[in-house]
Amino acid sequence: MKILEVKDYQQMSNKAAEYIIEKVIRFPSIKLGLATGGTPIGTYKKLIEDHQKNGTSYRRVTTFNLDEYIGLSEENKNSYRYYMNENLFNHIDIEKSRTFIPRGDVDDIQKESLYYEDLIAKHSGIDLQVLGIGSNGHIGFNEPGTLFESSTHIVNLAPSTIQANARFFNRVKEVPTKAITMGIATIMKSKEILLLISGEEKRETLFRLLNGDVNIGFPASVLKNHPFVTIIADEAAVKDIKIPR
Ligand SMILES: N[C@@H]1[C@@H](O)[C@H](O)[C@@H](COP(=O)(O)O)O[C@@H]1O
Repeated sequence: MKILEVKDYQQMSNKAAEYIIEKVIRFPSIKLGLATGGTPIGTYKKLIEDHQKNGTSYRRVTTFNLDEYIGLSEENKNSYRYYMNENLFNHIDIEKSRTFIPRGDVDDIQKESLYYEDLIAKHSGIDLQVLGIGSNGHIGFNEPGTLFESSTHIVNLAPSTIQANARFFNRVKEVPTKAITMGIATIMKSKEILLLISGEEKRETLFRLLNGDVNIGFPASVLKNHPFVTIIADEAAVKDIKIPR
């Protein structure tokens, strides 16, 4: 894992956006894996700014999002589809028909899981997967204990994840308790991974990632087995952590 240390959230967002833009320019038909949550919002903002200023085009780009809440329709303001449209897709020239997010509002979620996994495979996989990380080390919605062999599947969200995500909802009771997520094996099949970590509250998470061993109790630890992972972390997250070189 390569670690790039930057000053703050803004610098992390700039660096991540530069990283993605450079790939999109070099490979206009790139398949990007995208994440939601608070962390990548600044990165998406920078992508939009660059698109408006420099005209970087996403016309041929395909995207796959990591996850979606079960029970929320695409029109629901808390769905990850709504988030992606609002924070990125509506402001760049991407073809909406090439932006894929698992559906959380279909009757047969099991079927949707198989369909989504198959869809990614049919597109010959993800070239660059952007990731955030939950405080308990979850990636996508793969909570501690998830098997490393898992493909797209349905999960029960950990109480700490529900609490952490409650800030996006009116009340904690409104946060769905289940989600559909790419599995750990799905994520690991991406050719390259860009992990973004910002803020003091993620410091212990980053410490565990860098210094702990690889085990299913801390899902992100699996990334140590991937040959091309770049972490962009800000000072608040990195502070006082000895980075193993
Ligand atoms: N499913 C998402 C993850 O994809 C995200 O990386 C993580 C961290 O979120 P944040 O960036 O808001 O800290 O939690 C959410 O639950």
